[in-house]
Amino acid sequence: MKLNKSDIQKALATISVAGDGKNMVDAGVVKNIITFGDEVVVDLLLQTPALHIKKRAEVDVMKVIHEKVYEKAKVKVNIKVEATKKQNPNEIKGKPIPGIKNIIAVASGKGGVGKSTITSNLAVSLAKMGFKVGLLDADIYGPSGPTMFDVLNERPLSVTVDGKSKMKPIENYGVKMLSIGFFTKPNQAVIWRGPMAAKALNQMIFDADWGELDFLLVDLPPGTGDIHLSIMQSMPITGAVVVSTPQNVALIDAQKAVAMFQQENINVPVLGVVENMAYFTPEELPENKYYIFGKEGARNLANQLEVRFLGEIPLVQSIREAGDVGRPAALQENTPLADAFLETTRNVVEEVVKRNESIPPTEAIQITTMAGCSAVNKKK
Ligand SMILES: Nc1ncnc2c1ncn2[C@@H]1O[C@H](COP(=O)(O)OP(=O)(O)OP(=O)(O)O)[C@@H](O)[C@H]1O
Repeated sequence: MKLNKSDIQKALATISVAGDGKNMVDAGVVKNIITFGDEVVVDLLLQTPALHIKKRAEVDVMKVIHEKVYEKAKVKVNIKVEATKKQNPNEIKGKPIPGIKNIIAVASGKGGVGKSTITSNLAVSLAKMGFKVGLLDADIYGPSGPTMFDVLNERPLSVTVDGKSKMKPIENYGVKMLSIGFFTKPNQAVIWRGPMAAKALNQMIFDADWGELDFLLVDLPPGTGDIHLSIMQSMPITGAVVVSTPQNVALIDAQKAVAMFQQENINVPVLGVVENMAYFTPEELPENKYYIFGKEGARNLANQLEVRFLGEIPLVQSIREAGDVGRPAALQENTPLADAFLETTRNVVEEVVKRNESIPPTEAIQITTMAGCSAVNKKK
């Protein structure tokens, strides 16, 4: 079967574009159509980077070609985004940080759902993939980074860089870390106001010798308050990951966290949702799954909010033990748990790449491809 370009064009002209009442062809969305035998490649140019709009356009194109032209046509849809300034809400705030390509904030809404555990495992998984990684433990209420990386007794040294005195992050498992916990005593209750916390964190970012980083993960405090606003308004955050358990009380707060990032004056793109403690699996019966906190709650929330579901991490005793002894579980080799963290991390990287492709590059956003990352390529 040889496909005809004008038949394809006629079929695409039956797809209407939201907003101005025009069809896809007249609205100039269809930029090019190429046919070879039973294959067709359609290039689209959209005005919005929203993932669900791109997906819908792709599905619509495939559907009309299969329904109106040839049901076995092999259709490939290439989508480019040319966002106008007004339609592109993904603006970057704060000063770009020289050498730091992507800053990922990890938030949860509710406390105790495993945000720090997920952050530390994302960090070591990224390092295992070959990326240069930093972790800023900004959880001023309960900084657990030093415990999770077994560096509780270390203190950052002062080094001189270009004539300026800077803090040198502590490094373990290929991850450079600074934590508010290095500067407070374990038994000391520190009461922070938003601007104070933001100032301390700013120093840990701008007055630290991070060197070159592909990713700086920021473990935010739980909640959605004044402190979060201060932190986010002073940092050029590339995107946010929201962690939740499948339980209703956690989901309500996770939804608030997503809403906080998407709020007009914050506008931090949400990369997606991670479901932690998705089910309990006894180590001796790895096939058995018990949905202690409910089933697929965070997955459903991600679908409902039209953000990516980044992955599910089971409730496993060894994750807790690994956190307590300061050796994140993702450091294991070829275990189902390490694979679950790797898969989730790969999805985060994919979302960062997509996000960076759909908005104009800035100093703070430069990773545009996963090429060169063997662990990512291997799994693709
Ligand atoms: N998937 C898991 N399986 C088993 N234990 C887990 C899992 N995730 C987290 N934990 C344990 O649950 C406890 C809380 O986790 P964590 O400190 O990461 O939560 P958090 O959301 O960062 O808490 P906070 O509200 O203090 O910031 C820790 O003891 C941790 O080891």
